[in-house]
Amino acid sequence: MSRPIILGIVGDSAAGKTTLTRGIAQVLGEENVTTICTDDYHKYDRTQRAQIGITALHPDCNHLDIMQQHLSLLRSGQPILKPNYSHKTGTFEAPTYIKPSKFVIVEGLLGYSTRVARDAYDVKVYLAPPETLRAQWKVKRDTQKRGYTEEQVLEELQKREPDSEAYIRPQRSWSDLVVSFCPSTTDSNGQLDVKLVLRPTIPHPELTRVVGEDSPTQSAIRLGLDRDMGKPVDVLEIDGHATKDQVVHLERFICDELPALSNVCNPTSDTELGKVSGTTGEMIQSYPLAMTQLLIVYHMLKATKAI
Ligand SMILES: Nc1ncnc2c1ncn2[C@@H]1O[C@H](COP(=O)(O)OP(=O)(O)OP(=O)(O)O)[C@@H](O)[C@H]1O
Ligand SMILES: O=C(CO)[C@H](O)[C@H](O)COP(=O)(O)O
Repeated sequence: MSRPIILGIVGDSAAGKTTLTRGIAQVLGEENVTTICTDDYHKYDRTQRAQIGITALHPDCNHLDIMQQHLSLLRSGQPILKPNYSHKTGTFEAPTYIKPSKFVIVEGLLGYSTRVARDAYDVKVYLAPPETLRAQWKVKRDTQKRGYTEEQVLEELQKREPDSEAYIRPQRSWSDLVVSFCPSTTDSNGQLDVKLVLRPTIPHPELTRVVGEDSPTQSAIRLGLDRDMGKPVDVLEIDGHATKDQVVHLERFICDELPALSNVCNPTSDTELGKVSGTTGEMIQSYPLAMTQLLIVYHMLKATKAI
């Protein structure tokens, strides 16, 4: 039996990991995907964390040894007995027996923090929205879904900042793809832009053939060269106001490179690409999201050919 393909989605709290995970699972077909959230590997419940004075972002607040063991087991196709942390109650519940499907998406705060964990992934994504947007998303989500007041969330964000800097943000350097959704600077009807940093750690589609490295700065889809954390990278930017024609052109090119993608991005079929419900229930639909999902799914399907 061939092993599952493992996608990592790492980023700070409310960076959009669960939302992106849901969207990709929808595109690949829920029946083909096992999703794991590494919040389940917290060592202490909400009350204990407050008593000890430790944040959920600190490595010592998480069973990273068990997390990495489980990732290795999943990668070799074996089942795990996963702990369960409830965000509703802030306590632990009974563990769940999990057998990996064809694809496994592992999302969470500290997924790239150990070498053994990093070795388990086929594709590593890091989510990095601007901090102001993340704070807005966290306030909304934690007040609607996790029983916090706005003041508590803002205070918690301040308390967490040193751990975010020390333990979360450095993990960006291990990712193959950095995804930053951000508010548009142009009139885009409220749609977010996306900036995708493509590291040469995995082979990306030859986008220069379709976008061109010297794309004019005013075009809605741009490709350029840059440095990220000191290393050279390609950067693909898609504005929220990109038109369907512009996006379909890029989609077709990526799909032609990998025939396995034909079901995912056939522009005439009713594709799931670019649609997802956020963790607070709102419908999110955009071309920048569609292209982000398509690139990630491209890498996951490509990885199936390599095993
Ligand atoms: N691409 C997006 N476009 C618009 N809104 C988004 C997007 N991603 C996330 N959000 C908003 O941010 C909120 C938080 O996102 P989400 O729950 O996915 O974050 P998370 O990284 O999984 O958080 P945590 O690690 O704390 O569980 C969502 O409820 C949604 O409102
Ligand atoms: O940073 C987080 C990732 O989701 C959470 O705050 C952490 O998991 C603790 O959860 P809760 O605040 O629900 O007790």
